[in-house]
Amino acid sequence: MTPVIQLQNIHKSYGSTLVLKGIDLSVSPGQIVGYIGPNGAGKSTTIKILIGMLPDFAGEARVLGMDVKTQSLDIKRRIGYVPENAALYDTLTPMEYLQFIGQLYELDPTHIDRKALDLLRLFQLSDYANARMTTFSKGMRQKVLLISGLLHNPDVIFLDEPLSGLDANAVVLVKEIIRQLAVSGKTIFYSSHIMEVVEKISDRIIIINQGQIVADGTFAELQHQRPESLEQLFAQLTGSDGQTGIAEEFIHTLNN
Ligand SMILES: Nc1ncnc2c1ncn2[C@@H]1O[C@H](COP(=O)(O)OP(=O)(O)OP(=O)(O)O)[C@@H](O)[C@H]1O
Repeated sequence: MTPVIQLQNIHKSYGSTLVLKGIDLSVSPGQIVGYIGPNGAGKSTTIKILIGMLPDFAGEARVLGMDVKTQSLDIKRRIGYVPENAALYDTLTPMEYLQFIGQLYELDPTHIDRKALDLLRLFQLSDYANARMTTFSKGMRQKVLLISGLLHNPDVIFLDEPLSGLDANAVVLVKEIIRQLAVSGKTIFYSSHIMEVVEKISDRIIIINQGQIVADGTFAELQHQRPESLEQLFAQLTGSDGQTGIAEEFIHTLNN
């Protein structure tokens, strides 16, 4: 089966700083891949390369069999992306924003309206469908962003911290949506810092540290290698053990 996502020996620098140091990975259709790592490890950079936002990298990147460097427009039609820090045009209403995004994907305006209203209702945002988003909470904005990334029914979905700001009910809903999207054959590649969620919904977990993959497998496989929680495994593999000591030092510094 042709991999949906394929990265070969990816190197990426910002100026003279090398951020990705030889990333290799291959993802099959219908997989939910949790891509995790400490702050600054290179998660968003990897995702941005995959969606064609950062063409200046070394190595080979393919999505749906297409070359990211030369076929990025064709790829963009078939992928969805929900960024970590998105610039929502918040003087628009959700309906106006979703109409705008839908039309970029050349969807029919009537179809967009119907779909947007239905999806907003499922996220309990019906009452706000025509309100300016300037006053929206972080979670409300995140819901609109999630809808905008999925509106054109993409085959591959990239999510950077998809649960950011969501309340407990919305987290459950989004987890379930991710699961059902994968069951219907979509591929999900997401990054998150919420280990419990990663543990529960990922078919495969990839841990990246300082621009290199340090673990790759199902949660059961990773646990088999080291029978700890994902949080402990993460701390060990990424060298962030000893947080208790750091917290003590932090409090000590505050008190002095
Ligand atoms: N546009 C940029 N210019 C210069 N350096 C950048 C740029 N974007 C990211 N970096 C640097 O590249 C490194 C990797 O950043 P990246 O955003 O990919 O990390 P991340 O794993 O997504 O982190 P986080 O968990 O904090 O979101 C960091 O050191 C960051 O400072």
